[in-house]
Amino acid sequence: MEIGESSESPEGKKKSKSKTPRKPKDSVLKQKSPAEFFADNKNIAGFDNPGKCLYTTVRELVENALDSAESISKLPIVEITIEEIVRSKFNSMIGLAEHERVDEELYDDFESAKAREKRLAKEARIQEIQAKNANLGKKVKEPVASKAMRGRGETSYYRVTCKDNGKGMPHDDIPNMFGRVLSGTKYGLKQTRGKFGLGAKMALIWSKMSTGLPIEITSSMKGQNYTSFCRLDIDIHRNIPHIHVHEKQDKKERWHGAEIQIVIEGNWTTYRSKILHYMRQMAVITPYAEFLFRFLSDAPDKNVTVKFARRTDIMPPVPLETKYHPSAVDLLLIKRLIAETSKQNLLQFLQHEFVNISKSHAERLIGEMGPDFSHKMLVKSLTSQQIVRIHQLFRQAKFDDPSGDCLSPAGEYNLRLGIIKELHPDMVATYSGSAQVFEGHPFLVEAGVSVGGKDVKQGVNIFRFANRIPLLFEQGADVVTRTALKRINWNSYKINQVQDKIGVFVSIVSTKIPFKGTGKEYIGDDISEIAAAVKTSIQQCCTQLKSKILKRIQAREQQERKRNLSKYIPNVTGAIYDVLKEMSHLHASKRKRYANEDAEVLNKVSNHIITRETLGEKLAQHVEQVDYEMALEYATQSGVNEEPRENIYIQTLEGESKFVDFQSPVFVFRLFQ
Ligand SMILES: Nc1ncnc2c1ncn2[C@@H]1O[C@H](COP(=O)(O)OP(=O)(O)OP(=O)(O)O)[C@@H](O)[C@H]1O
Repeated sequence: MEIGESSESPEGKKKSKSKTPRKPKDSVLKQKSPAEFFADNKNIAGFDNPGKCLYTTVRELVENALDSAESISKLPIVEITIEEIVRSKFNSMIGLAEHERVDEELYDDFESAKAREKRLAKEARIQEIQAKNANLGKKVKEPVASKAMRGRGETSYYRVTCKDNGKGMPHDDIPNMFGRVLSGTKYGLKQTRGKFGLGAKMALIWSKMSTGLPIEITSSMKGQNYTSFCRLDIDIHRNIPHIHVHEKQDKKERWHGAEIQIVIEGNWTTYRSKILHYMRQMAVITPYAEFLFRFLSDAPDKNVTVKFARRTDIMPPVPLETKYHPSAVDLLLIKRLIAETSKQNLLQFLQHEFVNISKSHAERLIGEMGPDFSHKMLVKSLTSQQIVRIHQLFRQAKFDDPSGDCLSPAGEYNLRLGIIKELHPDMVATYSGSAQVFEGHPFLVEAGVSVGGKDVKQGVNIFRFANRIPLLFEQGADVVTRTALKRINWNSYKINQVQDKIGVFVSIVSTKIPFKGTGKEYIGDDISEIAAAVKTSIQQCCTQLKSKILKRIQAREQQERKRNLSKYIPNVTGAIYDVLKEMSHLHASKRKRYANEDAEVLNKVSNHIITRETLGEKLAQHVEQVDYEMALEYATQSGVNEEPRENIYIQTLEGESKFVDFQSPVFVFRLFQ
């Protein structure tokens, strides 16, 4: 009997008393490999359910492809294909004979005849209500799929292929890159999309969990006269690659890059829009890349082909590898840097392994460390206590902030291009902040805010990017969402947070993006430096927008005034003319005499020189003139003239005239010889 079980029963209790107590099964010490850990907790890496797994797999492969092409300054071309494999096709692919269902009631999607009848009646009722609502112009809700509709065949199998024109991979490194969790080439201090050395392996773990099929990698590097091919899966317990094939093949085309292929379970129906949304936003923030996205299935009407063409040839500068900032290191890291350094003495070590420590600064720091330290002492001979002293000094001393030179922001131009493409707004403003620092890591925030546009929902629509990755999940907890919704006083910028269609785009780049979790879904709101920079960037955009909005409001008010005045012209003309006509009769019949100018006007009325029409025209002219003068006054006050500009050509100063005049509605500028 199991000890764990025995303790449940009184009998067991008795027995356990008479024997040496054994540990309950739960507390037996075990170890887990990183691969096992992530297989057990795949949700923390963004692999929550089959649909999300499909989304995250696409994402991981696309981001690796972009990192790879950009690392060699190549304009990226990325082809992603998702091929649906229905269950029967999948079974024949793996050599599993098709089984007809024998006992229907065993299945989750089983529906008795009675239940079916009830469901159909309910669906018919819903359809009827919806048709009525549609006729009344009311909003029609999407029907919720019933269990029977959802059931069979919803999750399916997908072959995901991603091909790029990047750097490719060294032949011998491929197995570890794809078959050993927590191995990668992006751990250094550099702005990259990838960071954890996990994404591709998670896709493989999911494929192992859901289809049992290996991953296939084809790669070729520049200058290699062969193509590497590797088919492998992962030994989860030992966290090592399990290689099926690893060979060099003849190179058939002049291509460098990688092509990754994996077969996983997924759910296209529920994640279709997320995947397409992701691709679209990736195209927005990466306008210098070309993406070809295809979804292929046996049902041609489900197929999708979208090409996101390259819109600019200018790539942001390649991010540079940088060194640690002294304020960003901990004891462990200092020890690692000491173990890895090629520098001999402490002075060289401080000067060369960190940013913002010059030689003279290093000398002063060593002086401050105490009598046990000297410039020439061997860095590898430092004791643990001495390392603690260095660490303490790094914590207390003042260092210049790291510069943002190693970062590669998307750029205001790209952001603006993206916003215009995505939202077609009425107005847009962008802002790019200067580099700032958190925990010794430089970061930079760029923002764009737009108002209006087609197909934009009312309220605040948020678009988030981190190291040029679009973030689509966990929006509520993100620093950008919280800042935009809670810390911006939209009213003070003449923007209505509820009724206006507002677009907020924020892109953050850093050598370390403080994602919450390895799924890279959101940046928390707890880093005050980042939160403050996000707020400032959005506010800067809003300030730009405010002046545009005010101008529009004034222009609209002016037009309104003009329209109001013009509206009354016929009535006013009629009334004045009737009075004048009455007066002219009195004047003509000499019942009442008018003199001078009055008599002149009344004579003109009698002689039809002043008529209802001429009066109307004069009034209209006057309104026009007042409007023009007010516009001029406004333009002079605001100092901005948005009238279409005209080219002015300067005449040669020959002959009689010794000057030339530039005429404008508000000034004349005379240029003398
Ligand atoms: N398409 C590719 N081209 C070149 N190298 C690649 C490609 N895909 C993956 N790699 C290499 O494999 C390594 C592991 O990739 P993986 O997706 O597991 O992690 P990562 O990209 O480093 O980090 P993250 O888990 O944050 O995405 C990468 O660091 C990279 O060196």
